[in-house]
Amino acid sequence: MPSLSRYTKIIGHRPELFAPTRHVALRRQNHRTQSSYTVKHYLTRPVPRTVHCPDVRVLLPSDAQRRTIYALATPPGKGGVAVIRVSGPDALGVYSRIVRPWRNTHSTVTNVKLLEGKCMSPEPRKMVRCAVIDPVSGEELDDGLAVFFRGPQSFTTEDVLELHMHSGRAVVSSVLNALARLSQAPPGFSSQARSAVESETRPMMLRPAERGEFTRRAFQGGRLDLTQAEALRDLIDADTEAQRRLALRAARGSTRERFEKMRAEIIRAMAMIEALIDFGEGEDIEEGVYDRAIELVKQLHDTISGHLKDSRRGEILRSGLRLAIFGPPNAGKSSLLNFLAGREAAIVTPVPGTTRDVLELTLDIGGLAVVVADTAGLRKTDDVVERIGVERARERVGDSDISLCVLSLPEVATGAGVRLPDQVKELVGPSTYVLLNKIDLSVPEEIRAAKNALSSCAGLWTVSLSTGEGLEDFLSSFGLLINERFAMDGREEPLVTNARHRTQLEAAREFLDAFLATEDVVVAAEELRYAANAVGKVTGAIDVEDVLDVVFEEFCIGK
Ligand SMILES: Nc1nc2c(ncn2[C@@H]2O[C@H](COP(=O)(O)OP(=O)(O)OP(=O)(O)O)[C@@H](O)[C@H]2O)c(=O)[nH]1
Ligand SMILES: [Mg+2]
Repeated sequence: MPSLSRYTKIIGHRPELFAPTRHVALRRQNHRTQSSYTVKHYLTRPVPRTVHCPDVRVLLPSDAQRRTIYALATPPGKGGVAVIRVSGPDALGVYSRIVRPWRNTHSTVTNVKLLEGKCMSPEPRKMVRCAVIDPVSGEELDDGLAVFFRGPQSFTTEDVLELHMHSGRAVVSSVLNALARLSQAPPGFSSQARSAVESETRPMMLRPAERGEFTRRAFQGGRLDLTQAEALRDLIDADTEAQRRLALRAARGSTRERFEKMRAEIIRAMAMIEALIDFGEGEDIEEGVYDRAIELVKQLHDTISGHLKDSRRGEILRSGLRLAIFGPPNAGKSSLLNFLAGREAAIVTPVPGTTRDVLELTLDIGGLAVVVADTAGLRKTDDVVERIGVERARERVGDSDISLCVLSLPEVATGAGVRLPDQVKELVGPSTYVLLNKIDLSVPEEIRAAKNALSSCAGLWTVSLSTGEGLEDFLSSFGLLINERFAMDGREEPLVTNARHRTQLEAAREFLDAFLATEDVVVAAEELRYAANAVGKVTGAIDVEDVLDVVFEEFCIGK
């Protein structure tokens, strides 16, 4: 049984650390007299559902936060449709100032003064055909569609207006200029004026949106947690099926639920320890509470360790599997990269030592994003530049998730087996895949003997990058192998999909380690509080201001 002796000492020295513990002390005062109050009350208390970013919701927003924002939400350039998004308290005002009903007959009308005064009052979520006009001159800028979302039933949880226009540079810039003009006071406007007409023309609190600001507002409004915001960004960036599936599930909240469950469990263990501090075992509390908390924390520790050990599967699925192609010079490494890329991405010549630097391409192999690196041929050399290339090649093999060794069969075949150059041999291990190339220059006996000699490798293929022999088989079975190892078909989806999640989970595990190591019940409660905070930072449930900029700066403007 850990001692309670240091409790008063510690709290006396560092009261700021123990705000919740002081809260426990208050509870103690309140409940001391109720003998029936046991740890069950703590454990059966509903664990509060996570409120996202409570600080932001409690604080009054500053002017900069409150302003209505606008941006082009689709890629700039010529196209069918461009969507301009407006979000904030003035979105409805913008609607009434620049959206007018569209009339079939006004195709020849360039100045829609005709429509003046006939501003529309929008039915939320109903898309309407409209004309967009310049708020000062009344000139029609384009015709298209408009849809208004009344907050909080919108993506950002604020009032949102979407204008679907023709996507041309002039159209988009004229509408964006019109929006900019809404924030300027018209000539002769008096800030004292109170008449209906003047309030119609009052300047609005309108400004262009920053990167990811719409999503940031959705987060601040509680519509999304941070894992969902990150997943939306990943969905936009997804190039492969595996990336799309992973991002879509996270965007729907599956990652959030799993982290929240983990945090709720830590809080449950913390409640047991706090109850112990409050009452002391053997007084008002049933026996074995501390042991139960330890058991719970051990389980959590195992769960977190399991997620952290997951061979970086989530990060690999999200940002691509790192594959290094290595081998002796002239083996056909760059020819392989070009085959995988389907184009002449790397220089190929018969001169050994052609590739000097690491050349990287992201490719879709078997539905997985694979960052393929072609490297310099490994050999001893006096050439300074080539030596640096060889060093980089070695480092790249060490940094990669998987490596593929390309060998020229005629070069390595000995008749009875293979002989690998020392520089290559030291990088070939049981997890290395091997591609025996140039079989067009070898006899079948040589091929058979080489295959036998290398049969213990993770995967072995014999091909000719010149004639194409064996390449189809290599591509399909290599795709299958990496899918089996890294994709999520039929397996639990990986929880840790980026470095931010990993850092916080590692921190949480360290606090759980510290909990399991301490003899002091007060320190134990604190360690659990820190662990819960670390997990809470992943979803943004607590104290996230410091991470918001990092998360949202990777977004594009308009998202
Ligand atoms: N006959 C034959 N020649 C091949 C084959 N694959 C590649 N080559 C030739 O081998 C030479 C070297 O190919 P590369 O792809 O540049 O080899 P590498 O491993 O990148 O060489 P370094 O960059 O020097 O390390 C080129 O002339 C290729 O055309 C093959 O399957 N059969
Ligand atoms: Mg090369």
